[in-house]
Amino acid sequence: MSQLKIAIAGAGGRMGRMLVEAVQNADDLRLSGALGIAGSDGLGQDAAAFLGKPAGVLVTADLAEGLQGADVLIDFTRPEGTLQHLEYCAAHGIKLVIGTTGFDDAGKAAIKAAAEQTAIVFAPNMSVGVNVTLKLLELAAKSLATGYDIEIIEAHHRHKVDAPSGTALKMGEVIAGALGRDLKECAVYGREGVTGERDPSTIGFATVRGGDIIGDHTVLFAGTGERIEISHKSSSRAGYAQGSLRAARFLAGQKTGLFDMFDVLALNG
Ligand SMILES: NC(=O)C1=CN([C@@H]2O[C@H](COP(=O)(O)OP(=O)(O)OC[C@H]3O[C@@H](n4cnc5c(N)ncnc54)[C@H](OP(=O)(O)O)[C@@H]3O)[C@@H](O)[C@H]2O)C=CC1
Ligand SMILES: O=C(O)C1=N[C@H](C(=O)O)C[C@H](O)C1
Repeated sequence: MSQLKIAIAGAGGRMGRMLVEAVQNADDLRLSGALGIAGSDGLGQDAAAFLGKPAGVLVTADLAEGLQGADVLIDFTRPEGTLQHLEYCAAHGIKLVIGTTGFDDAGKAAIKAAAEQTAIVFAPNMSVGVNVTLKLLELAAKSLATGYDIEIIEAHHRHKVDAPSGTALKMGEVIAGALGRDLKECAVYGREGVTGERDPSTIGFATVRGGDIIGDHTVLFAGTGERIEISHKSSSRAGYAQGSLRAARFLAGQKTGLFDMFDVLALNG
């Protein structure tokens, strides 16, 4: 069996390490490279040293070295890092799974443009459960279109640098789309002081940061005399890693194009 060659960016990060472990445990995949940045812990060391079972791949900050021979780069870093990797991958026909969140509109446009040169899966949450939750939210929003106030509450660990989470924003986009609204026009990101009564056309966001919470998302549909809560809670990062591997395998059959986890999991339609 020929193995799909996977490079991992941010190899020493929380997700990077999960991904190194997941690739090492997958018979159909081979770790071909590992990227870090100058000053990263573990630069120059074996990417799988933390597992006590070396992979024979050293973490490097040199893109040409880290991406040598790779079929797919899996990138969970920061927007500025992902955009550098994207440019290199597009120029060299390396496919990309992008899990990084926190992109601005220009960053998202750069990803869309690069997908004309290579195949990309870009999704703020790779877990099966979250993507099924997105489908449930679409249905709930359509059924509760009037008389229900919509609030999205997310909680993550103390190290997370972007807010609201990419997943919360995606939930907002899905709900706004189902209601025929534009999230840019109806989102309210936090409240303070004398805010006035709630505008029923808005979608509110609330962010909690603390400890080692891996990722909790709840959407509240608050009506009169009842409320509905749709929640997803992650208790491990393994689901994000396994979803990323499914995305990499999906890309093996694509030449160019921008895809998301609905495409990978056949949840469209
Ligand atoms: N789509 C999904 O399913 C999920 C998405 N995420 C997203 O993935 C991203 C990473 O999360 P997490 O692993 O927790 O974060 P970490 O901070 O643990 O890891 C980030 C990694 O990227 C490296 N890095 C930082 N800046 C750059 C840069 N400019 N260029 C290249 N590499 C860089 C870091 O190096 P160093 O250690 O030296 O700082 C580190 O190795 C976040 O955007 C997060 O929201 C997270 C989980 C699931
Ligand atoms: O930073 C994280 O940890 C996570 N980030 C993603 C996001 O911003 O939605 C996905 C997941 O919630 C974990």
